[in-house]
Amino acid sequence: MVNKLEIQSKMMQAVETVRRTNPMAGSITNTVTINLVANAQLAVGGSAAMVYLPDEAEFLAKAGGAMYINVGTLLPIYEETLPYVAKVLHETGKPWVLDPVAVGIGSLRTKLLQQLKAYKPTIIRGNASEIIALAGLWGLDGGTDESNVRGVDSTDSVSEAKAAAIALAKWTEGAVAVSGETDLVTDGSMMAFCYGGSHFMEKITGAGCSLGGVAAVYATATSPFIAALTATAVYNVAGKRAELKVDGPGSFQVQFIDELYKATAEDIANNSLDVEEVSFL
Ligand SMILES: Nc1ncnc2c1ncn2[C@@H]1O[C@H](COP(=O)(O)OP(=O)(O)OP(=O)(O)O)[C@@H](O)[C@H]1O
Ligand SMILES: Cc1ncsc1CCO
Ligand SMILES: [Mg+2]
Repeated sequence: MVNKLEIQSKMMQAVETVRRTNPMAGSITNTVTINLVANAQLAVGGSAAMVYLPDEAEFLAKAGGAMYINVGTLLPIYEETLPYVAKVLHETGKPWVLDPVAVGIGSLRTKLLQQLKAYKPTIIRGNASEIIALAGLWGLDGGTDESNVRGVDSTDSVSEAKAAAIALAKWTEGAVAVSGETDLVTDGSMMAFCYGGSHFMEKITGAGCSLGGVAAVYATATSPFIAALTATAVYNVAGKRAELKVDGPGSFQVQFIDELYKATAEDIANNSLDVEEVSFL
């Protein structure tokens, strides 16, 4: 049985714990949106640190409460860093978030994402095309080998990624968040649909990347499902509010950070949300 009130109460607790404790979630993330990721993490009450090197990543994995790994702009050193730190995270039971940006392009990206399967990311956050393609790469239900990934933007709808999201969540025993106009978050047994946001979020780069970074901040304080849901909800609240105050994507990004900062635990938990049980056919 889904208990929405209990879910909302856990979301509020997560928001408040993060604001009170300023937890650190280190990141290995792409060079395009690295600044937005850090600023979004700070705006919700977390602490950010970005690294590239294996020993520094290991340090952050151990020192922080969670970690964010985004494969957007791969560098040669990542061939060493990513599997190394993912193993540390897995073995120490630290939550970590994977954003499989542009999965399917290039041989290093494919090899690394294949290796990461064994280290079971606590939260997988991607757009619909990336979630479908990652399930395909990992040989799970709902995935496809004929990937529609053509770059970093989605060409599939969120509802088309439902089966892939459930299969990935069951594999990791964590949560999967699929972003789009309506967001979907699942832990394999519950499925949440989260509404709000703004069309401007498709016109700035890094709304998804920074959402992953914020999910890592919340993962320091709560379960993978609640962390993914809380991050998704604060993005929907802040996006909706920022859109009302601006008339273009540049000012939207600035206003969006302000609205992330201003959203209260109640605002976030009361954002439009439907939760249902995953039905087993
Ligand atoms: N059309 C839309 N309407 C409302 N919200 C949206 C829309 N498109 C995306 N969003 C919101 O933007 C955020 C990021 O989702 P998106 O699917 O754009 O990620 P992404 O494609 O991985 O982005 P990036 O790779 O640029 O970081 C989510 O919070 C999502 O709810
Ligand atoms: C535009 C872009 N290119 C590689 S990563 C990235 C950020 C959005 O995913
Ligand atoms: Mg993305």
